[in-house]
Amino acid sequence: MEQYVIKGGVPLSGEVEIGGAKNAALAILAAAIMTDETVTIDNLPDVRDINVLLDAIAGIGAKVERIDSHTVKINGSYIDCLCVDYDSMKKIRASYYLLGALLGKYKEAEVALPGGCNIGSRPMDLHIKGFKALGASVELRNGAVAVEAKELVGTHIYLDKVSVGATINVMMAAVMADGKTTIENAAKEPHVVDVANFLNSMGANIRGAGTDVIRIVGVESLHKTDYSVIPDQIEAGTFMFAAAATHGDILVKNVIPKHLEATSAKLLEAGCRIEEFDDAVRVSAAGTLHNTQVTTLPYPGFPTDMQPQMAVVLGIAQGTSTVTESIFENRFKYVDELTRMGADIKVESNVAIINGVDHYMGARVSAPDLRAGAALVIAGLAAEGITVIDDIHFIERGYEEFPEKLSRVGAKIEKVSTEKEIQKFTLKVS
Ligand SMILES: CC(=O)N[C@H]1[C@@H](OP(=O)(O)OP(=O)(O)OC[C@H]2O[C@@H](n3ccc(=O)[nH]c3=O)[C@H](O)[C@@H]2O)O[C@H](CO)[C@@H](O)[C@@H]1O
Ligand SMILES: C=C(OP(=O)(O)O)C(=O)O
Repeated sequence: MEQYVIKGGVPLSGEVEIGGAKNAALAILAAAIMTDETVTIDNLPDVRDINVLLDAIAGIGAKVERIDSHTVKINGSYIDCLCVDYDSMKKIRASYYLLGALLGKYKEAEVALPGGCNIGSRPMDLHIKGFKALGASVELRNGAVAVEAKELVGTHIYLDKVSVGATINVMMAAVMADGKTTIENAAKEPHVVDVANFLNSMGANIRGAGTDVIRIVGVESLHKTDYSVIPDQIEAGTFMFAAAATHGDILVKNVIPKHLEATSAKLLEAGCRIEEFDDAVRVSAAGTLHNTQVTTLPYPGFPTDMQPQMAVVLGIAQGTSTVTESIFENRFKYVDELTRMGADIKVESNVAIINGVDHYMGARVSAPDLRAGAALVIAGLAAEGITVIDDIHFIERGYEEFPEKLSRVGAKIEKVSTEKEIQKFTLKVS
C-alpha cells in the first residue's frame, strides 16, 4: 500500500501549473462518443478517474488512442455494446455520463449504478426524471439503470435540486432530441459550461449554460472537433489553501481567476493576500490567519469539493470558525483524522465548529476520500513533525503528480510504499 510521508512546517513558495479539470474532462470524454467522427481532447489531467473512464469507453468498443498523457483521440463509430458494467462504474461516479451520452446517441443504454467517493447519499432521481421527460423509459434492473426510447422529444425539465451530474446528463441526452429542451434550475458550474462549449463545438445548439436556464435545440448529428479542457478550479484552490496553511506564497498558474472567486474571497477573510492576474492567482499568507464562516453552495457559491481544504486552514486560524456543508451529508470524515493531528473541531449535524489551534502535529492518518485526503496533505504540510497518509489512492483519483508539484514549491513530501522508505525519508529530513 502506498502512502505520502510529509515533513511539515515549510512555508511553500514558488509557482505551480494547474492541469485540466477532472470533472469537466470526465463529462467531455463521455460526450465525445456521441459523434461517429474522431474527436481530439487536450489538457486532460493524467489522473486515475480519467484513465478508468477511458477504459470504460474502450470497453464499449469505442476507439481510444492516447496521443500523450494529456491528449486523447476518441472515435465512437466502433461502439458495439451499450452496456457499461459494474466493474467500471464502481470505481468512478462520473461513468454515469455514459448513460446520457449513449441514450442521446443510440436511444438506448444500460449502465450500472455508480460508485465514486462516499461523501453522502448520491441518488440519480433527477437524471432519471430528465430522461423520462425526454420520452425514455427507465428501468432499474440488477443494479443497473436501463434507458430506452423510440425517440427523444424536446421538453421542459425543472430540476428540483441543483445537480451538476443531472444537468450535464440531461443536456447530453437532449442534444440530438427532436425539438427544443429547456432545463430549469440548471447547475452553473464551470464544468457545465465547458461541456456545453464542447458539445457546441461538435455542432450542438446549446444556449444559456452558466445560467440556471439552459436551452437546447436538437440537431441531427454531431461532428468531429478538437477541444482543450478548462483548468481545474479544485486543484487550483487546493494549492491556494496549501499556501495559506503553510504561511507561504504561491503563484498558481494556468487558472481562470473568475472560477476561484469564492475561494479567494474566503482566503481574504482569513487574512491572506490575493493578487489576480489574467490566468494566475497569487496567494500569500505572511501574518496570522483569522477565523471566518463558510457555507458550501452550488456555483458561484463556495464549492463542496473545497470544504475540507478550507477547514484545515481554519483549524489553525485564530478564533472560532464554522463550516456548513449544505450539499453532501457525509463530508466531514476527515475531522477525526485531523483531531489526531491536534485540531479542535466539533461536528453538529452539517456544521463543523472549529476552534483554531496554534499548529497541527504530525501523525499517521488515512485519507477518507479524495478532497478530504488532499486536505490532510495540507494539514501535514503545515504540521510540526512527520505525517504519514494512508489510502492515497483516493487522492490519486483527482490530483496529477501531487507530491511532485508540491515539492516544486518547497514541500518535503514523498510517495512511499514501505516502512523502510518512511524511516529513510524521516532520517533525510531531520
Ligand atoms: C464527477 C463530478 O463532477 N463530481 C462532482 C459533482 O458530483 P454530482 O454530479 O454527483 O453532484 P450533484 O451536483 O449531482 O449533487 C448535488 C446534490 O444533489 C443531490 N442529487 C443529485 C442528483 C440527483 O439525481 N438527485 C439528488 O438529490 C445530491 O445528493 C447532492 O446533494 O458535483 C458535486 C457538487 O458540486 C461535486 O462535489 C462532485 O465533485
Ligand atoms: C467528489 C468528487 O468526485 P466524484 O463525484 O467523482 O466522487 C470530487 O471530485 O471531489
